[in-house]
Amino acid sequence: MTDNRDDEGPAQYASPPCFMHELDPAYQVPLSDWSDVRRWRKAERERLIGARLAVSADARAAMSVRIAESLDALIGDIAGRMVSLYWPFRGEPDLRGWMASINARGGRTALPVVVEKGQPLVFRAYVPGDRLEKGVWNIPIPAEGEPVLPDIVISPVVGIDPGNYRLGYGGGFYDRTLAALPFRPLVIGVGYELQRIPTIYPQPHDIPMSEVVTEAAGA
Ligand SMILES: Nc1nc2c(c(=O)[nH]1)N(C=O)[C@@H](CNc1ccc(C(=O)N[C@@H](CCC(=O)O)C(=O)O)cc1)CN2
Ligand SMILES: Nc1ncnc2c1ncn2[C@@H]1O[C@H](COP(=O)(O)OP(=O)(O)OP(=O)(O)O)[C@@H](O)[C@H]1O
Repeated sequence: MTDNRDDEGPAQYASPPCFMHELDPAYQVPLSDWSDVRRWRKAERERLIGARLAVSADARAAMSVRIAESLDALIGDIAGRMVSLYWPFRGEPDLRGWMASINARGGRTALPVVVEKGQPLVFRAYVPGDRLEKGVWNIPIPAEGEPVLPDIVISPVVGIDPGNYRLGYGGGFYDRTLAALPFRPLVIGVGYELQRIPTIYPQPHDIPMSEVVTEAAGA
């Protein structure tokens, strides 16, 4: 360009620099490219799983009890409901005691099974004490439970944002599963307050959860 006088006076930019982070420290530059988002999600997963595992097992157990109480307050009468839970790993809230109490109150429970990477999960009926076997990534799965469709899905989060968007382990399983179910169940994300983040940079495939429950009061 002929009128571009780089050698005269202060440089001119096409747009001013953004100082939003000085007004709001939580503000992050939007990531628009999926490969940037994927890289960011990978690093954020590692950070959040590390932060969760840094909390003592006793503190996590106490938070799990609070989460179970809030789930009961949110759901109400559980009799006749089919609830999918999960076998906890990497410091996820341990809701196995609550799973037993659902069955004691006339509800039914199931666990997710990875049939194949890149495919939706299936849910198999499971009652505490039923036989388990090792599934993909060595996650325990029911050895012989019948396939079921849950009307309540309890989904453990790695990260959670204010739009109820969930960051998981990166397999895309819950999003694929919810997209494939014949009806939309009540989806409740569970995690700890430390897993709240300003955004997960939601993408078209990300499906927000109906509710989020943590150890904080007032679910
Ligand atoms: N307790 C529990 N069980 C669950 C889930 C969960 O979030 N929690 N799932 C919820 O979906 C499914 C399993 N999802 C998983 C997805 C990825 C990895 C995993 O280890 N992935 C690799 C890298 C993945 C990739 O990028 O391809 C890794 O981290 O090394 C593990 C479990 C079903 N069972
Ligand atoms: N409904 C879908 N159909 C096809 N691909 C999908 C669908 N949902 C997610 N994916 C793909 O799955 C991959 C992982 O997605 P994402 O980063 O959202 O995983 P995640 O929610 O953290 O993992 P998970 O649910 O297993 O805990 C992405 O490549 C995404 O495109």
